[in-house]
Amino acid sequence: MSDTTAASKQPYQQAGTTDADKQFTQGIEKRMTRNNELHTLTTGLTDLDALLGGGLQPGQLVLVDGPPGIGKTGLGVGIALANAQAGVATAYHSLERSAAQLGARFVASASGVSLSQIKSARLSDEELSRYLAAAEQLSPMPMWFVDRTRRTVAQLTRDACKLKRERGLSLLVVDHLHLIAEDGAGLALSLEMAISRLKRLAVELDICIVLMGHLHKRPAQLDAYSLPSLTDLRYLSVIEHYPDVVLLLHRSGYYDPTVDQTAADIVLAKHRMGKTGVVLAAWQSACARFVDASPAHYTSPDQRYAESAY
Ligand SMILES: Nc1ncnc2c1ncn2[C@@H]1O[C@H](COP(=O)(O)OP(=O)(O)OP(=O)(O)O)[C@@H](O)[C@H]1O
Repeated sequence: MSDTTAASKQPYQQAGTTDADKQFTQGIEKRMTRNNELHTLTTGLTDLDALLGGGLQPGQLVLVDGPPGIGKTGLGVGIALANAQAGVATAYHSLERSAAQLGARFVASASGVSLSQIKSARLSDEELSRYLAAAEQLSPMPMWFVDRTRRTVAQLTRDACKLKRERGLSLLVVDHLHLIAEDGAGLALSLEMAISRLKRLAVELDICIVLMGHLHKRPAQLDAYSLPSLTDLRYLSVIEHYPDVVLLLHRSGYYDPTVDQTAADIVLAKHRMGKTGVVLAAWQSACARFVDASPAHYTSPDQRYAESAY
């Protein structure tokens, strides 16, 4: 039966025929590459991309959570950089840093030159040439820094729509959630509204939005060897519904100065389209970036997972 007038009056529809189904199928088709593989956006980390089934996808809202100074910006900069290097139109919206401060983070991340040396302008000849090469590489990339004075989701939305229309935006990093202001709402409601609106924006523009936050209520008894879990975020009901991917950052060295400061765990705590789990990464504090873990990280005692559900 193909009487659409009658069908539209029905409270139910044949599966596969709703507008949402068609949009979903068209979305998948648009994302297939010539080799019939799903087009994905890299996180810049090999193991994390593998656990994500290839990487992040357009239409997804990705929440990156962790305490102050754990490396959320480091991961966000790494994701933005890896995609812009691959020609993906990327915008980085930092609500706390100026374009110059952000530029220094990008150059440090791209070059591996230490942030404090960049700040003090005390670089060896070799570091200077790495720094200049990275800075030169950055300028032609399809990457835009968004003005930090734009603080509401409505402003973010207008900027993202303009970048989508004019530059074909595919990836937006928003750093960070707590600095988004929603007039007339308390903190929890403001966070919930921002998360739900950003998810809608990701779907409507068919872009991936990576959102940094510090929502975790870490129980006091947890220590350097206990991995964070989604349970500690569940006080915000939107976490169940809106983010497609939740990444929780953990570094034992953040809590305990006597342990390996380079070992990092990235917990893929929620993944609507697939598996969850934990990947190891290496944290390079001098340039504040995550890179793929080295073999030594895999062979170190695995006590980090002792109390974990993953
Ligand atoms: N400009 C800088 N100079 C030197 N070290 C820095 C600089 N920026 C960051 N770091 C180092 O990198 C670490 C991680 O910083 P990052 O900004 O990535 O963390 P974050 O989780 O985003 O923090 P926040 O929630 O406070 O924004 C910091 O603890 C600090 O040690």
